[in-house]
Amino acid sequence: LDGTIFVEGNLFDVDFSAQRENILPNSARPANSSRVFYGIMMDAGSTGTRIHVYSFIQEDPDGLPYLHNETFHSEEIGLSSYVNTPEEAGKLVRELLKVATSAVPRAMWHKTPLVLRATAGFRLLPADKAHVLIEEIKEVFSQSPFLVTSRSVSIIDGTYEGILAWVSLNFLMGHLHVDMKRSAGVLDLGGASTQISFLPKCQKTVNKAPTDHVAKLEILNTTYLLYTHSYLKNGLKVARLLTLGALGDADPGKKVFKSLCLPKNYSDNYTFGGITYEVRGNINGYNGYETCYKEVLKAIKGSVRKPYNVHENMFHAVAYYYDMAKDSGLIEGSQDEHVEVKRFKKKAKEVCGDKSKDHYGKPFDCMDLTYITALLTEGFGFQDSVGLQLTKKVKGFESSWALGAMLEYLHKVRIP
Ligand SMILES: O=c1ccn([C@@H]2O[C@H](COP(=O)(O)OP(=O)(O)O)[C@@H](O)[C@H]2O)c(=O)[nH]1
Ligand SMILES: [Ca+2]
Repeated sequence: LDGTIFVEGNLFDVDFSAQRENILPNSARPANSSRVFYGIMMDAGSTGTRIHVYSFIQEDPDGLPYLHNETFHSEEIGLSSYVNTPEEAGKLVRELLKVATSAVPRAMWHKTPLVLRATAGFRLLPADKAHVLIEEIKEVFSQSPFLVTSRSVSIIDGTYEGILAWVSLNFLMGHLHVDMKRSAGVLDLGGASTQISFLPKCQKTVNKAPTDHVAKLEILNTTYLLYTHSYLKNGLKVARLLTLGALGDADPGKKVFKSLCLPKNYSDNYTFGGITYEVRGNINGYNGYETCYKEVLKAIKGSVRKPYNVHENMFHAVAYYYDMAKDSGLIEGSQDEHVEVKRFKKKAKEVCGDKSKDHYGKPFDCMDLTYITALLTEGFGFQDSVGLQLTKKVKGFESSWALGAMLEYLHKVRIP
């Protein structure tokens, strides 16, 4: 590990007594524990804060480790929403750390790296406010019994996020260990940003891409060129604000934002990133899929770019692609499912056209499904007949970028 400054001892008031009896879950203790190590990655997303406690087995010191176990816990509030109450953010981080103290054996605490990476929710905050939150998290980390370094807490840029999601998925599928040619692309739809990442098979895809859409990635001394890009503000929750024309409004408290994507009689507050907006359905005009589609294009046209040949790759669609497909009944969600792009469109039409329901339970479903359809087709250029693999977990492990970030922190992958 890199230059290690670590804080020893239990300097803070987490109640360890409850966990003392069973610190190490049985499944996390392989026969030869000398080759086992742990790593803790927190994901400070725009709509949630999660902790992944990994245990790895290192067989070949020069190769990639194997993921042995993951303890995962998620809270549905983004740390960035505590923009004006940083001590609340600290409290949540401290709470989540209890998951780590019970998942990692006490004897390993001092050599287990503790890392937090923040994504688009933080990127959208004013720099000074983000700084205060980051300092608060660093303070909580410094009081933890884990291995904390100067690299432990940071906001990652979208390119990193996209690369790391690709690394995670392909690591879990075994492609990084064996055959990179079989790698799969990743579409990640978060609350505030969205990423597309794949290993181009044809040179023209690289040549035709703007230079900041191609990133170098080094795994075990081999360098790969990935097509990757993150679109800030194109995450599902921020795209709602773009569709409503509300994003960036200096004084949203005084206005009402309307959309033809919302049920006509709908009226409520919508909060994102610590700001509340008053939103309504549009009484005047036809609300349905076609009019909604035109509205959501405001968030896509001129900002999302089509890769030269997006069809050369098989893609896994994660995060809100999966959640929306599951919540709207497009997939069962019992296991990963292959879904053609046109089924998102069909579902969007069905939901937007359903006047029988008032949609009070899920007023944004029409907007969200229409946005996903438009993002995939108008945005990235997927044809209707293309199938996407909707993925939540691979082999029982979360398919989040967090695993890739852990491997990067451990110097197993490098982003030069
Ligand atoms: O380990 C994770 C982390 C996030 N998500 C999904 O990611 C979306 C939320 O995105 P996030 O809050 O991370 O926003 P971002 O900061 O990425 O824009 C939701 O669909 C979550 O279910 C997930 O499936 N697994
Ligand atoms: Ca995310």
